[in-house]
Amino acid sequence: MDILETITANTRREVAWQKQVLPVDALLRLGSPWLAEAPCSMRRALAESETGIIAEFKRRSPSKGWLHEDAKVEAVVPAYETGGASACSVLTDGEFFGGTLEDLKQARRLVRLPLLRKDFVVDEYQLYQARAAGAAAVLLIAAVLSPDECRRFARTAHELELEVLLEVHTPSELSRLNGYVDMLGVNNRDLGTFHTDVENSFRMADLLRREVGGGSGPLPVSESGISDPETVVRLREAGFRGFLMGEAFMKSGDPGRALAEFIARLKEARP
Ligand SMILES: O=C(O)c1ccccc1NCC(=O)[C@H](O)[C@H](O)COP(=O)(O)O
Repeated sequence: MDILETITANTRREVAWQKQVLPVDALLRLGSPWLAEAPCSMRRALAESETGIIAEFKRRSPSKGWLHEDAKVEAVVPAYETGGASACSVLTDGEFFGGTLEDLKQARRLVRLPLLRKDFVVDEYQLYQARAAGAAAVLLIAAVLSPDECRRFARTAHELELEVLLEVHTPSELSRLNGYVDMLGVNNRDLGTFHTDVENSFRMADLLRREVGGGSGPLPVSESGISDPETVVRLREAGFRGFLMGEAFMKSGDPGRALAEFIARLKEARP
């Protein structure tokens, strides 16, 4: 079993248990305050931003271990917002990333930024959880879903007023694209081997232009392994409009300040 299979097997076990404890109708009956209003659009926030940084809240990762074991949402996420992030990604997987759904709920209480529920979605139940916790968007990972699941989950996400970020790593995974995808993420990290190389986004850029075109198609996002503003400038020139960054900020003692400094350098680096 590679790490992705290990993570998704664990997620399936956890979701099966969560569904027993709190079935969807009970989850909805609980009446989350965020169900009453449509979330803001993460796609639009990225499209309209000059910088497009999606700053991630992640305490640990399978590839690097603990990045920031005692990181608190209240110390990091509001600082991401004031530092100029366009959106925030919150890892909600506990076992491998040290996150919780409560982290997402707390982030929603504290900021107006569009929030991405970053997890390993293998069951539509997780979409309901995401919506009730205040997410604006969910991640679907092509490598763990069939084309039919990608379409079905993305359609349900839209019914719940959630946007969809579909993550691919290889050209063949573009077969998972469907009309419900709002943002198309190219992951620079191979989730089987952890090998991370931002050149993967550049290699995929031409293909993306052909597959999704510009304008109203899914918004291109580059994910993982981004650590310097010059790379963001080059990625933007290649057509990307969102840049998902976690480790570069979270390994710092003060992730909010690291993000603010990064954005200041990015503004200086722009042509
Ligand atoms: O980060 C990992 O080690 C990882 C391992 C296996 C599956 C997913 C993983 N990461 C999730 C992510 O997509 C990243 O947290 C995100 O793209 C940010 O990447 P980075 O800037 O390199 O922290």
